[in-house]
Amino acid sequence: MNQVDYLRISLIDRCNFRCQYCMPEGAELDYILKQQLLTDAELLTLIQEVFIPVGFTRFRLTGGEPLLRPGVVDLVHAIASFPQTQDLSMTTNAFLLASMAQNLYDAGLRRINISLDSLDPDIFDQIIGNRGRSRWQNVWEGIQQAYHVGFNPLKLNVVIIPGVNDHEVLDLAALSIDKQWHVRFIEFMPIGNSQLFGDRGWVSSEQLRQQIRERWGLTESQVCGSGPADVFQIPGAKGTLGFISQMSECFCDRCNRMRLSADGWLRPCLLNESEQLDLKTALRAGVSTAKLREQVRHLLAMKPEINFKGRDTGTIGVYSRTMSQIGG
Ligand SMILES: Nc1nc2c(ncn2[C@@H]2O[C@H](COP(=O)(O)OP(=O)(O)OP(=O)(O)O)[C@@H](O)[C@H]2O)c(=O)[nH]1
Ligand SMILES: C[S@@+](CC[C@H](N)C(=O)[O-])C[C@H]1O[C@@H](n2cnc3c(N)ncnc32)[C@H](O)[C@@H]1O
Ligand code: SF4
Ligand code: SF4
Repeated sequence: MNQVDYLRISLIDRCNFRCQYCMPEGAELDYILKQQLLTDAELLTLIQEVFIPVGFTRFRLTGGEPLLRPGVVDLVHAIASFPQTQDLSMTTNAFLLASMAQNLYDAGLRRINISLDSLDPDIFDQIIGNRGRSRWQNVWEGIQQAYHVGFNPLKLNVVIIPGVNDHEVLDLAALSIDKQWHVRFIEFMPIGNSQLFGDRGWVSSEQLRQQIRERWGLTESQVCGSGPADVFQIPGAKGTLGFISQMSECFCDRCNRMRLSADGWLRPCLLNESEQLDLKTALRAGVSTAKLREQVRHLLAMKPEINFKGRDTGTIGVYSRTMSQIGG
């Protein structure tokens, strides 16, 4: 059985972007009320007294947009300071990163994954739901600053949407050649905007690899990480290319993670909504952390049964929460 030691923590469900595939403009989302968010103290208590004792050592801060969380630098510092923390990372859209990168690094964050779906500012703005002013330049500066500060590995996440950014696959892959940037292609999943998914469909990692192979060749490779990416490299490139193939391949048998939502629900599987645990309500009701540890241990024991099993049908379900709400 896989060791489950990787917790993806959603710090906030809100976002300053409206990516078409995640939380499209106009989508009715029930945001978590401020009083329902786990406070910093509650989150740190859960990490220290529940998650670390049951074996979690790798933590990723995500959202929504984690840089919108007030006090995020202090939270990073606190989590990085736990002696048991072996890996602390963040997934961000980088819009606010340029001015925060150094502080985050100084607080103990060492690696960061940044979403970048296009190198064309107009297409980028179309994907992220431009509200009047272009955002691409801020994101690009955030990436450059993160690189300059020393985040390593620095990964760039791309979701390819047919007819929108699929003509940029080679340009995006080429970012890995001259710099130690690790570009990852994520297969579009029907969570967040099933209409767009229905209209556009998705491109398989193997199709992308074939394009890249024909242009430069492709060899297997490796990069430090806790996630499900299959890693390759353009021969001679400084960085790597990762493929996260949740639609075309099954990586559930090597699943090593659970997710904690910003309002304190522990979710054992991204694609199966059963057996979630409301840790915040329990904590606020005075349930002891010893009892919560017991409950989480029980969930860990059950996780192989909970892990998603619907791949063979080629479909996944309909979900009540989007990636931004779950901690994608
Ligand atoms: N189906 C599924 N997709 C996942 C899972 N974990 C990550 N993904 C997909 O991979 C995307 C990128 O994940 P990241 O936030 O960059 O984290 P990661 O790939 O775990 O990061 P590393 O530790 O750097 O390997 C997510 O947004 C999801 O689309 C998972 O457990 N199940
Ligand atoms: C939900 S976002 C949260 C962190 C941050 N806001 C960001 O965009 O990096 C995390 C990742 O989820 C991915 N994602 C969101 N919706 C998706 C979908 N429907 N299919 C595949 N990936 C998705 C995004 O591309 C992003 O890399
Ligand atoms: S993918 Fe990230 S940046 Fe885009 S809307 Fe979702 S949470 Fe926001
Ligand atoms: S779908 Fe569920 S079981 Fe599969 S990798 Fe993601 S979280 Fe793990």
